[in-house]
Amino acid sequence: MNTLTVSNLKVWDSRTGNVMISNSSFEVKQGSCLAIVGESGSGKSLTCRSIMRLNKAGVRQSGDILLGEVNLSTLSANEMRKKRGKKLCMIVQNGMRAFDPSCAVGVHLQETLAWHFGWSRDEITARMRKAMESVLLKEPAAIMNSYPHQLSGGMLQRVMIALALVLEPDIVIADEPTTALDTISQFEVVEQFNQLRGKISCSMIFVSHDLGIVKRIADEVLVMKDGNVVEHGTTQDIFSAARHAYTRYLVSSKRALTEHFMKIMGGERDVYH
Ligand SMILES: Nc1ncnc2c1ncn2[C@@H]1O[C@H](COP(=O)(O)OP(=O)(O)OP(=O)(O)O)[C@@H](O)[C@H]1O
Repeated sequence: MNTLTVSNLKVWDSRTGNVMISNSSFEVKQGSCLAIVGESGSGKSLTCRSIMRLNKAGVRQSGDILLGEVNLSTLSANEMRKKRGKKLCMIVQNGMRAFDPSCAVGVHLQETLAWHFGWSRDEITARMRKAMESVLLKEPAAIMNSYPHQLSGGMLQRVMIALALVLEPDIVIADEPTTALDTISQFEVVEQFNQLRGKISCSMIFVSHDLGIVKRIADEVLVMKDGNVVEHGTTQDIFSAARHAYTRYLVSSKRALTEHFMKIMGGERDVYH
């Protein structure tokens, strides 16, 4: 069964007529993680924002986006707002952008959870504390009292993962969530994403340009180029028997970089390989 089914997604700029995604169709199976890969500008982020219906002004979309049996494309703005967070949750590259810089992180968490569930302040604090501890964030109370700029990128991503643990959405859409982090934080945050899936049995879309991370986290891979899906297969097939020349190019580039790294570092291996 599919958690998400995207059919004939088209995204264009209504001011210029420029089509950024021409006709994309794919599905995400229940409990499965689909990685979206492709070069810069291939349409990965637009795909994520279109599923969330959070495209910027002037950007239009058409096509069907089924979450279970609900067609998100036909919901009113208000109905869609209720789905965001509770049913589908997005985690972005820069944690600083996800939070309001003018208030403490806890205020944002309180507002979000009170709006979706109507829980009391104490209940939200208790649930968030438990979730934060489970993603190995020490001193949850101090974190909730901190402003976003006082926390590291890795900590902010963990706070988002902790929030997702409490929200228990059907699908988590993570758009390059580890790109702005150092290698050690990347490793730890990817681990937390893997555990999130296990704990709440959600499906996941994970956008990354790092094929090492994709190999560790994804069950299936969607390859995009110039706004088109050029290949979709299991992670194993994509890495060992890609059919499309562009996918083979991506995989061989990664292999060449790894070999180069090993040559210059005298046999040291990157943590992901
Ligand atoms: N708000 C917008 N208005 C007009 N064009 C846009 C807008 N957002 C994105 N685009 C264009 O759509 C194309 C796809 O952009 P998108 O951000 O989805 O790429 P991406 O694959 O996520 O790239 P990256 O890896 O660099 O984040 C690009 O050509 C981009 O310039």
